[in-house]
Amino acid sequence: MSEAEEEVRGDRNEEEEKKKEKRRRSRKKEKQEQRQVEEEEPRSECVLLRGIFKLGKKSHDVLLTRTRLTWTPIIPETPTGEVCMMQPGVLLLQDVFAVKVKRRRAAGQQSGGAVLGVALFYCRRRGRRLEEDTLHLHNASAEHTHTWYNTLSELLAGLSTRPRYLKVFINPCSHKKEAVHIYREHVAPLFKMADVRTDITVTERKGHALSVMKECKLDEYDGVVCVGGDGSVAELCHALVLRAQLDADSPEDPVKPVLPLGIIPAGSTDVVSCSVHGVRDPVTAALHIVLGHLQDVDMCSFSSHGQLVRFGFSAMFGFGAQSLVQAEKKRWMPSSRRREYALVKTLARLRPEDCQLSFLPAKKSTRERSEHRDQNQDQDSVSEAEESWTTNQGLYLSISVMSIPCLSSHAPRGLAPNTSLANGSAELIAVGNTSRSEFIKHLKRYNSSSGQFSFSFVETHTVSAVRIRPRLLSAWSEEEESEEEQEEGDSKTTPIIQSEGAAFPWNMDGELVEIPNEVLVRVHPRLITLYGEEVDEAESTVSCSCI
Ligand SMILES: Nc1ncnc2c1ncn2[C@@H]1O[C@H](COP(=O)(O)OP(=O)(O)OP(=O)(O)O)[C@@H](O)[C@H]1O
Repeated sequence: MSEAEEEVRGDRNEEEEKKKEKRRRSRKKEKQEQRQVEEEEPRSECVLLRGIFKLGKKSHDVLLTRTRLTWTPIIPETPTGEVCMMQPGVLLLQDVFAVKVKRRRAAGQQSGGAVLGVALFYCRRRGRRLEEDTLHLHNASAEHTHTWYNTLSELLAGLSTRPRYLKVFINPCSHKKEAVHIYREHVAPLFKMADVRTDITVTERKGHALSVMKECKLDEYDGVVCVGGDGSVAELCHALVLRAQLDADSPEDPVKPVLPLGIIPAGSTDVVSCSVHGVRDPVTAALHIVLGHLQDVDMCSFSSHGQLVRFGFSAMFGFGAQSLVQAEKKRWMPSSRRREYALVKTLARLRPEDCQLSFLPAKKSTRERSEHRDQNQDQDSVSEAEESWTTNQGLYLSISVMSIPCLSSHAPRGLAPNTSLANGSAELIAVGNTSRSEFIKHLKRYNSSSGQFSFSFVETHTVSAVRIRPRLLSAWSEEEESEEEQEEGDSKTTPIIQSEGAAFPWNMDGELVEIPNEVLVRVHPRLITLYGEEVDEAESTVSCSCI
């Protein structure tokens, strides 16, 4: 077997191991959650209310405990003595986001009306999607209905992670300029139903959300919501951490924000939303918010020579940044065409960057260590040993560092499938110099199932810090400038960091950032809390046909 083949096989094994580990962890989490529900059941099993309601046309015996509502059909005896089997039903209160009294009202009647019973609005899972549904419990007794309504309302109010008042930012310019419409159509009705109050800011410019977040009184809110694309999400995540730092008077170290962030996807790719919801769906996102599903998420700080550039989830250097430069020049194009144009153009001009790449391998987290302890003591003591920086110098086509899997409909398993939302580390993917055709093969595999890292020119590492020191800055910028002069002059590119001299482009969470010097990426475990949950794979709805 050749050295290259051995290397590929080694990479494959490592990748398989990481996948197995991820699946094992997710199974363990599911089991733990199941056990938790089962353990909680006996404590809360005592029946708070019992009554008769009609569900559909049939009478049911309905029981309410602290955690669930169960109903069993009441079957009248038949003259023949035949027993008719009917299924009982159960609804967990953790899935219910609103309860209302149902009344009969004439058209145009605003209040009053005869009581019909209670309606429970709950969330149903269809794959990764969350959908709204209603359970109608009919009983015409006003007293009976109000007793049930009051008890159910009290139980729902006791679910502590659910927000009551949210600060909402809407970027009206995101993607197809549909964010306001998406919010009004799909999100506001759910918030209203769940009695969640909102304070809305429709942003007027880049940086508007950041300046509001720096000034506003945050303690009255239970969470912040962003309606927009990845750029808006990145701005708000950055703003939340900066604000927490300011409040804690901690200029050096990042501080975990108290408020969670909810993301209503309204962009073209929405990788952060996809990574915590598994789908790009405003209803799923809104239901995660009203039900208070909280997920801690690792973040990175990106800095250059001790100067913070921003906090975020992903940074790409080389191909990922160069294609964003191309895409930003054609902002007027529909997003799928723009993405394909940028890919093709960047591939046509494919060139490696000469740089020094250093990384600090991630230590195993305490949790992982305790999981492994029984299995392999020796391996454990090795992983506890002090880790140190590894440095390589060479030509790279692309370098990416991602603290979340970056799922999207284009890459359902994610751009960084070997990391997870809260494992305390990031995935470094460094693609060395190779031919265009080999590089295209590597890219294509993101769209299919796997194997994108099974190439001798691709290396992946689980890291806690990365330093990228580009070389030959002047050569790159001169070449780029002459190319710029040939462009049609339709660029709307406005990098958020502008330097007087030449600089390298970076793609940081889908935003173009120019940095003249080295960049240091540091992972900050569980720095932010998002509304959502860990998902393995995103729904795939599109495929790229251009490569
Ligand atoms: N009113 C506004 N006008 C122009 N830019 C805005 C406005 N409000 C916010 N922004 C900025 O627009 C940038 C891009 O926003 P966003 O990511 O939501 O849209 P997008 O780029 O169209 O989406 P995607 O990144 O998914 O293609 C963000 O940096 C945000 O700060």
